[in-house]
Amino acid sequence: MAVFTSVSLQDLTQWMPQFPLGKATAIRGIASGIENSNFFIDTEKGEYVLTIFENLNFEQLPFYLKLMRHLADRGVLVPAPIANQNGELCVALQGKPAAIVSKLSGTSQLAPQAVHCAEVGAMLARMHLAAQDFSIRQPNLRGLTWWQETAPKVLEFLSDDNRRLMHEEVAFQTAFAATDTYQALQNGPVHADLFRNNVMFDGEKLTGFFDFYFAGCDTWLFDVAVTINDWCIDLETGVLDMPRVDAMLAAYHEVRPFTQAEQIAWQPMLRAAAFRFWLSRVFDFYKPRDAEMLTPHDPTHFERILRLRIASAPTLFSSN
Ligand SMILES: Nc1ncnc2c1ncn2[C@@H]1O[C@H](COP(=O)(O)OP(=O)(O)O)[C@@H](O)[C@H]1O
Ligand SMILES: N[C@@H](CCOP(=O)(O)O)C(=O)O
Repeated sequence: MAVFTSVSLQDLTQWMPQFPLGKATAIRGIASGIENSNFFIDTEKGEYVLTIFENLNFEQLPFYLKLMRHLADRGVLVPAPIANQNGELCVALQGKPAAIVSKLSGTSQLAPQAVHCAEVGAMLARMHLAAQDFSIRQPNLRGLTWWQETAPKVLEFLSDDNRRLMHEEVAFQTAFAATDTYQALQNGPVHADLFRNNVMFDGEKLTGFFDFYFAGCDTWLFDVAVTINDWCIDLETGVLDMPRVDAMLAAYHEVRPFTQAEQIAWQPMLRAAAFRFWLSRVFDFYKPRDAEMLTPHDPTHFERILRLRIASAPTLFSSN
């Protein structure tokens, strides 16, 4: 169940006239989300997705919604938020912030092959380039500062071994962030949570990235590492599947060539991307927030991936 706030067709009918979508004719709750209340709505102009935000507020939402609008306007495949007659992308419904976005066709590809990874890699590079001139800056709220603040809050729940791992990784990432190599990495708005369940496919054709509510400004390479660590692994073991890794990286590189600094930073970024989700999963597991994380994700999955990436990482690209 993931409809925390209910909306009837009558509620919707009264709310819709401010949008250029004609009459609403049907509304169906979407069961699979964990953070917001999502609905498919039928309108005279077609099918859309209505989201009622359960945690984000009116001050926080413009970054995400305007970023999606900015990307959609530049041909990146993402849901396009629909403005009301006052040009607002976010309007109160049932006393909470709400938005209507275009509906992506297809379904999530949960068993991706190299062909899917190549599609994701190319679109990710297009997204990074298209977001370069987005004017609102918001840091990745699940970045280094959050790690430094959050790790001490969960240490008490960990085994001695994992406590040491968490301490050492925060120290390693803090030191790495101060290096010239890190400072040379290209930075801008990133998705930061581009897992398999946040991308739609029609067969082998990518139809869009969605769920931008962890987006923020960070290094592009961190975004690539987050994506590789989910799309290009054996889910049981966390081991990288090299044909999928190569397909994603080559497709990305063709659109936006990787730099020498990114080559050097690749292993630290794969570690950072694993650590970010290990920490958030540990935090959500032991300190669940209200109305969220109904089924907490397994933290050991990313602990395993972090240990693997510390032990070894492939090169990012060969220079020939
Ligand atoms: N723009 C969209 N187009 C098509 N389906 C969508 C769209 N946005 C969300 N969905 C569907 O709703 C589900 C839940 O959305 P998600 O953003 O993951 O919710 P939450 O933020 O609550 O976790 C997705 O798995 C997807 O099936
Ligand atoms: N991808 C994260 C959790 C974020 O949840 P989402 O369903 O909104 O993407 C994880 O796997 O820990």
